Amino acid sequence: MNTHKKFINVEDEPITTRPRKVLVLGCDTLGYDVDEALGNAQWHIKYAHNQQEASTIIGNGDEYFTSIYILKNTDSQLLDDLQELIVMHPEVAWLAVVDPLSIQVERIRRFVHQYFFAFLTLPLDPIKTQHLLEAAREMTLLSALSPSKFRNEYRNQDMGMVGNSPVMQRLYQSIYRIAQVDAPVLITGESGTGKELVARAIHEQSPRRHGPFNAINCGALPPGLIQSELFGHEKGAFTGAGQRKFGIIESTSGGTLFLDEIGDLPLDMQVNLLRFLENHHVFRLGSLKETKVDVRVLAASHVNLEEAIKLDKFREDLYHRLNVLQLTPPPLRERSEDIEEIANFFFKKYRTEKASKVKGFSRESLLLMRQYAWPGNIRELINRIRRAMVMCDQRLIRPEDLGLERRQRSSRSQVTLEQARDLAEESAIRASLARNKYQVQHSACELDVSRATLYRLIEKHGIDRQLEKNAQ
Ligand SMILES: Nc1ncnc2c1ncn2[C@@H]1O[C@H](COP(=O)(O)OP(=O)(O)OP(=O)(O)O)[C@@H](O)[C@H]1O
Repeated sequence: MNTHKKFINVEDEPITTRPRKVLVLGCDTLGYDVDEALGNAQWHIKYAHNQQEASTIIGNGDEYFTSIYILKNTDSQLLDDLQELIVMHPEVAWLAVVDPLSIQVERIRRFVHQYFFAFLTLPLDPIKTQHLLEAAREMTLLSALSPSKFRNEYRNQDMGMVGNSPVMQRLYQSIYRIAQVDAPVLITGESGTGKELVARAIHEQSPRRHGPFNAINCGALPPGLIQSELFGHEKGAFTGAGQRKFGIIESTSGGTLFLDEIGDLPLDMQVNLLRFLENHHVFRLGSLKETKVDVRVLAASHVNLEEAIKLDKFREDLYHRLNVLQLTPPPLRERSEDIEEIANFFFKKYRTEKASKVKGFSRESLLLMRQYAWPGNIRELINRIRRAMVMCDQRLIRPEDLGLERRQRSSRSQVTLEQARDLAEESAIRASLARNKYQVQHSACELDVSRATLYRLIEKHGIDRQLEKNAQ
């Protein structure tokens, strides 16, 4: 989702001349009331038939910053869906249109109070409707004046993640918004991209942060024990069940449960999990009564669950239930601008493990790290750095310490001009040093730079004169 699109460029046009657009969502049959109420006013009305359609229209950046929701049905699933839509689009001001009876219902009253800018009752009073719409529009225009404040809310430190590239900024923003609602989330993406970290960040940013966060790898559970691990058992439920045991779902009460590798959950357990997601009750094995548990479920999979559905390995109904909201941390190769920051972060983290004379990465290492495809993503990066810190016997970590051969440079068809200059510079210095028996003064003369500059460049490229001289 590109949030930048949604901010109005206020320098282009004065606020008052912005088009008046309103998005109407909810009960179709009452749409005509809105039409009538806004009949002669200069509002461009668009209708969305469901939450998804509304989200697409808003996401398109078409400036539907003012929306009306016609609240007729008290179905709780509908309110949950609407809550998500509202939370995911804080740039939109929502007006509720309610019939006088519904507004007497406690749940509806609380909901309207919490999530709407204002409410109107049916039948609509045209003057009041236009007045409130205008006020809502002005509020959204005011918040559009300070987009940077809005964007700065999402910081990597808050998320416990490293990386500030635009894709990560968008991920942080989605995490923050998703954290505010209680629906299940499906976290997909390649292995080692940080799916578990994303789950933790959702928990930490959510109102559940003071409750427990429990993670379980569905693929690592012995099949015979899964039922009891997830749902618990009563004393004597099976041979060896010496006493009552709470399952992980119950132990996570008030918090967030992260089900990693959900695709590995056996089909019979998928049925039980679906039941839990629908009614929030658990049945301990051997128990006759259900227990209500308040847990938010986040699930992750690195296998394609849609493919697993086709192969009858994953239930489609469970997939749709889990996939209310989806997040996909990007693979490392799609955010190579973050690599230096991540590498330095982990270098500092592991340097404290033992005193080391290694001071950092050579320029060439950093260059090759940016060019490498990282099939194992951040996990692979961490492992290579840890290995390099053990193997390195120089001040700076070289490509060979990381196991990144120089030939990878040629496997990439694209090299930036800056990278090409860097490589040419390094190669000229190495050649000159070799010609001059590693005498810096002579090489500096030959290359027409000062000795101080050459020392700086030697350091920058991680050239170890002593080692290279001995190798000659
Ligand atoms: N943005 C990030 N910043 C810092 N560390 C990260 C980031 N993303 C991932 N990591 C680290 O990378 C390692 C792998 O992350 P994680 O286990 O969350 O990946 P995953 O996608 O769940 O992998 P898998 O699919 O194999 O379970 C962890 O050590 C994690 O701390």
